Amino acid sequence: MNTIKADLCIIGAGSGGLSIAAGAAQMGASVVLLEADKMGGDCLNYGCVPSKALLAAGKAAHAMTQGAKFGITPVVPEIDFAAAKDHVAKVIETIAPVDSQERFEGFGVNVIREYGTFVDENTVEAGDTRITARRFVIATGSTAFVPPIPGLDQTTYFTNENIFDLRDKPDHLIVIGGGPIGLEMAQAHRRLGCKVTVLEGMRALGKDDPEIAEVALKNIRAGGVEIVEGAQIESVSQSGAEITVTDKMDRTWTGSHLLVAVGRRANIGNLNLEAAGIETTRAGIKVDASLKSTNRKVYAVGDAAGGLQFTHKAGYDAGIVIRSALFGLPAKGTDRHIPWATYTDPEIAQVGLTEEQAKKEHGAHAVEVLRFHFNENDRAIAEGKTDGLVKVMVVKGKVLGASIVGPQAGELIQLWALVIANKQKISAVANMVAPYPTLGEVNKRAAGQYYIPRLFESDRVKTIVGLVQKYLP
Ligand SMILES: Cc1cc2nc3c(=O)[nH]c(=O)nc-3n(C[C@H](O)[C@H](O)[C@H](O)COP(=O)(O)OP(=O)(O)OC[C@H]3O[C@@H](n4cnc5c(N)ncnc54)[C@H](O)[C@@H]3O)c2cc1C
Ligand SMILES: NC(=O)c1ccc[n+]([C@@H]2O[C@H](COP(=O)([O-])OP(=O)(O)OC[C@H]3O[C@@H](n4cnc5c(N)ncnc54)[C@H](O)[C@@H]3O)[C@@H](O)[C@H]2O)c1
Repeated sequence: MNTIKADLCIIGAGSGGLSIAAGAAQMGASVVLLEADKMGGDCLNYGCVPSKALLAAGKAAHAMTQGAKFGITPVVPEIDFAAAKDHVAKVIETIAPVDSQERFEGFGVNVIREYGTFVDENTVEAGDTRITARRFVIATGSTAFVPPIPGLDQTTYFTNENIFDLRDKPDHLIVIGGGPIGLEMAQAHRRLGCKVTVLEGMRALGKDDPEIAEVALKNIRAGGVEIVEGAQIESVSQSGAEITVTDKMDRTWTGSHLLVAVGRRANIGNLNLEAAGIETTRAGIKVDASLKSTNRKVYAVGDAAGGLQFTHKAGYDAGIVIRSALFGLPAKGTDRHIPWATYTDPEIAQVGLTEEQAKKEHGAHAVEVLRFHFNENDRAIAEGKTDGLVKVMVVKGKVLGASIVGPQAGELIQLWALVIANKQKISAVANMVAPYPTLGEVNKRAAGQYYIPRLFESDRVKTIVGLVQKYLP
């Protein structure tokens, strides 16, 4: 057995682990990085990157059907499903060098391609190597949750880990779960020529503001995806090439392929956490605001820490750990300014509190909800993409949250992420000048709604203006 001593040992080379490893090694710490599977983790290999690449292929196919309103004859695209998957593989291949073992070794990181397990409070074992370190980071991510639905174990099904490898176009893809994975995959497959049915036990896009989600769902349905809400799936069976799914009301759906997308579970089961005195919650490793576990030398980040499950959240966590573990400085994180986006067409994006959360926290009367619709935005009209709206939740001029559905919502939310991260007021956005004609004007116009009743519907303002005009030379 080899033994290594390091300043920092990171378990998992995904979004969180890689960010910490790159930062720590380049700032002079000795770093060991353990990875049991592919460098880059879920995001690069089975998550964000392939899903966005497949959505892009679907978008290209869809664009060919949308020319009529521009005077261009629409065509039914001929789709080579396997070639679309080649595109997905190519995108991964192009990005992979950034996350590669070679690049990290170039930073001076000792990369070990083995599964890490705790032996005691200060030691992790990986293959035939024992690592003792000043600090450890659990960055082991999450895996698709496969629920114990009767019959599922005797049925061929896909998760995000193998759906991107499928090269034969499904005739009819059934998706269990109407969250971001389910709906991104549903729209991409529909646009690539598959029949698609999404079966959601509760409300589709249930983590998003219902008014916002509804706009996206209407458009996804209009594109031919069948979305059934309130369909809690209770059994699955397969007969030859036919897969039948049954819900609690005994309704059945039959398709050719099945994707299970009902949420994710933190990868913490085989880390031997008890040996290191690390406690867990239902969601993942139990951490405080500085991401320290119950073993104060061990941090947990990203999906393994059980909070928001996004790549940029794992990256944000990395910054907290670097500050705390490398510089010994106090560092605390918060989710309040972490945005997220779902890359359906139209996109959905959120930062801070939703309308419901804001009203619950601050009282319904205290919260002003500013709205602006894309059908009043000149650029959106020119592009023929007018479905969508911005909602901004404000209390006494303070921006608490923003929700957007519409074209490029993931880009547009960034202004509100900046405002909330820097605790700026709505006036900061109202004062900004946006170039005309841009989609970004929706944000400024939403901010402007704050001043409409105060300026245009106020008797006091009218009186003042009247007086000034009377005496103004
Ligand atoms: C289909 C899909 C689409 C997504 N799209 C987006 C998106 O568009 N935007 C976004 O922000 N997020 C998206 N996500 C979420 C995002 O992928 C995750 O939040 C992110 O990857 C979490 O990063 P992480 O570092 O916590 O874990 P990961 O990136 O999963 O990395 C964990 C790594 O640890 C390794 N590992 C696990 N256990 C051990 C062990 N004991 N020893 C050694 N190695 C181990 C794993 O092999 C893995 O490589 C998507 C997820 C999915 C599934
Ligand atoms: N664009 C992005 O940033 C992006 C994209 C994909 C995934 N992700 C991340 O991955 C996480 C997981 O995504 P997800 O969509 O798998 O999970 P999710 O928890 O968001 O959605 C799963 C859905 O499945 C439903 N469900 C559960 N059991 C069911 C059953 N038996 N029958 C029918 N429906 C059932 C739930 O009600 C829920 O709506 C997301 O929360 C997000 O953090 C992010």
